[in-house]
Amino acid sequence: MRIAVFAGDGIGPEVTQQAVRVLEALALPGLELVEGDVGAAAYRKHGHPLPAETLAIARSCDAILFGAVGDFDCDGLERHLRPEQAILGLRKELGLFANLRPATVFKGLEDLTTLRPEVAAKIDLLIVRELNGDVYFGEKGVRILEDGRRQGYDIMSYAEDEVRRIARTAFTAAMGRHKRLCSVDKANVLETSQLWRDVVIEVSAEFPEVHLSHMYVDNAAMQLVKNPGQFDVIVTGNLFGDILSDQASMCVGSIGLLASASLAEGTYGLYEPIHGSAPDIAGKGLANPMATILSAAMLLRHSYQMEAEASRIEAAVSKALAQGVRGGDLGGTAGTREIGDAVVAAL
Ligand SMILES: NC(=O)c1ccc[n+]([C@@H]2O[C@H](COP(=O)([O-])OP(=O)(O)OC[C@H]3O[C@@H](n4cnc5c(N)ncnc54)[C@H](O)[C@@H]3O)[C@@H](O)[C@H]2O)c1
Ligand SMILES: CC(C)[C@H](C(=O)O)[C@@H](O)C(=O)O
Ligand SMILES: [Mg+2]
Repeated sequence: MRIAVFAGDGIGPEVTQQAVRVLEALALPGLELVEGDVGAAAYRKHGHPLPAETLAIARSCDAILFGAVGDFDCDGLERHLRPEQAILGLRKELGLFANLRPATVFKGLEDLTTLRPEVAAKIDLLIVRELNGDVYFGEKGVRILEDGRRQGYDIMSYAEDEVRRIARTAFTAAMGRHKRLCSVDKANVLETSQLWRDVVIEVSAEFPEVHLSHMYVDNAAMQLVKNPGQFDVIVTGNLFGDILSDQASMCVGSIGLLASASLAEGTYGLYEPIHGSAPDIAGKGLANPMATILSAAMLLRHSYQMEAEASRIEAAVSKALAQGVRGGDLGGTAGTREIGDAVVAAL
């Protein structure tokens, strides 16, 4: 088992350290962890947020455990040197096109949500976010118009094969769950979304057992708060998925709880919390490491088919929460290390 550990910036190293402790506590056979630099930390050391050495480490491993990147001091750098390019570059270079972001309420812990507990109680959804296309990777820039005004632009596009492969991932996920798939788009305005919708409908013929529905993204944002229990699997593009997953995290309780898997074809994957480097609390030992710990569980499940070990980690997180071990993000007082201790003890 050879796993790359890219901790990154801000709270990245703090939360990753706790996830590593949990992995080590499982005494996994032949576990080898290989650290690499990413983000602002890598830029300062190597002059690039995703150095060639780091990419080589990623390629030499079976999976990546990723913390977070981002540093407001680097916001003035040319875009290709900004810390976020590390995660965008890894996703693109490694063909990590399918981002799974599950959001499930912890049984008995419905009080964690910012929704009414009876509304949140039914949340058990999976957001399948396309990760290699959309406005994220289109042509972009700032140009000068003829009349001298500056104009920023980012081209949104999806090719049909890109939609087809993420649709297949989502339909397959739905087959393993409650067989309901909601495709979220903005087809009433965007041509990119109309093609997205047409292709998702084409792919649905391959999965006759799955009930497919469509929803505009603005409505989806509203429905996630009104009645999140209606969703089983949501499939959507890169930008809409980014936004809706942060929103879903608060329906469950906190952004410090939501894990993710970014998968290529096969078993290779990158696993990271959905949150960022949280500069406002970095270095203070206040960050909730549970999202990263749960990402390590997803790593064992998807890249190593270690279902028992993955479930063991998830149960330990639930147990720690049920014991009242809660970070500041959940209104508690437990620090990063203390939460890690509690999860390790609950394994
Ligand atoms: N995948 C990634 O590496 C990733 C993801 C999102 C944002 N970012 C980057 O992170 C930086 C900060 O962005 P932001 O502030 O918009 O988003 P953020 O997710 O870092 O933080 C948003 C808010 O949530 C809180 N928060 C986040 N994670 C937490 C945790 N584990 N425990 C407790 N509280 C937590 C933060 O304190 C902050 O108040 C930016 O540079 C951004 O580009 C990186
Ligand atoms: C940091 C940023 C590039 C990233 C994204 O937009 O995908 C983040 O918000 C995420 O959710 O992983
Ligand atoms: Mg995001």
